Amino acid sequence: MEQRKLAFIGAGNMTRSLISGLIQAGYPADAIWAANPSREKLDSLAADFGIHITQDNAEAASRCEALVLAVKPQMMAAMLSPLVQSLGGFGDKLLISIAAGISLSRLEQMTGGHDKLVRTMPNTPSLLGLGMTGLHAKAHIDESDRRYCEQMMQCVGKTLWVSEEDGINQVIAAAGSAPAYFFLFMEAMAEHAEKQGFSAEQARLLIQQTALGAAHMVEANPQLSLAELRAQVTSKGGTTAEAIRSFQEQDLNKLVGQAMTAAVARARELEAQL
Ligand SMILES: NC(=O)C1=CN([C@@H]2O[C@H](COP(=O)(O)OP(=O)(O)OC[C@H]3O[C@@H](n4cnc5c(N)ncnc54)[C@H](O)[C@@H]3O)[C@@H](O)[C@H]2O)C=CC1
Ligand SMILES: O=C(O)[C@@H]1CCC=N1
Repeated sequence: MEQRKLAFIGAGNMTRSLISGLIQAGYPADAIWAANPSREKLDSLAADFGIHITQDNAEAASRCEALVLAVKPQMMAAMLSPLVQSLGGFGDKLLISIAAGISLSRLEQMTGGHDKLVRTMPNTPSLLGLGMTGLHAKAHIDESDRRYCEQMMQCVGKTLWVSEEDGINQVIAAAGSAPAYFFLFMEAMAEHAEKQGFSAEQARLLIQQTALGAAHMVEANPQLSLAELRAQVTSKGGTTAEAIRSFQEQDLNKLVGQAMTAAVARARELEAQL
């Protein structure tokens, strides 16, 4: 892929995930910068990946052609305002936001009218090259900028463009926030398995290997629906049927739907507030 000089502004969890995936995919460390106010996270990024680091956002930004805006949504305005001032505008730089809850029009305001912007929504499995990223850009963003963002995110997993900006909020519910849903489910299973006498280590092994196997089964069998895969495990009159009946009695689908709706509502609420 094209290897533009790429700066991450904000060096937290998501930046680490993305940089790790990029380096594993062969993106040159020398082309990557990370900026953060505190030193500790930067030092560990430099030690682990050999990238350039700085505590000065303007230094990283001025050296790079593409910037990933990777601070918490609530910090975005406070981060961008001094950066716009010190650079005197972003010129021809491509700005890639990974933030939940900040619309392109708000970003345009926060960047003093810069409109070379792409909104993305990755997730933390990017750390392992197993990420899922949604992307959205307005019509004026040209093909080479779209391709660059897509290829960058494909270095760390799979991608999906959404045509409407609100689609990013739906991606948050289905992918950005979703690793946490699976972790929560695994936590609940582990807790119960431990209560039944397994050690924490044994419970984790049972659950992690099963989750991994289930995800691989889905990937390896595109011809089968999720319901068909479930049916293959569910013998008539057997044990799985009883577990599934118990979940369905509690209306698991409704619970999941409510949780995903709550994630979208929060994203929209942030978009209205920030
Ligand atoms: N954690 C996740 O699973 C995902 C997070 N995101 C988005 O990624 C963004 C970052 O999230 P995380 O990495 O989880 O947060 P984080 O809190 O781990 O990292 C944010 C970093 O920004 C730094 N920072 C704060 N103010 C700054 C400033 N003025 N200039 C430069 N750096 C500054 C903080 O010191 C911190 O290291 C958020 O906008 C979030 O919505 C998107 C997808 C998934
Ligand atoms: O919880 C959040 O707001 C961020 C966005 C998606 C995952 N983490």
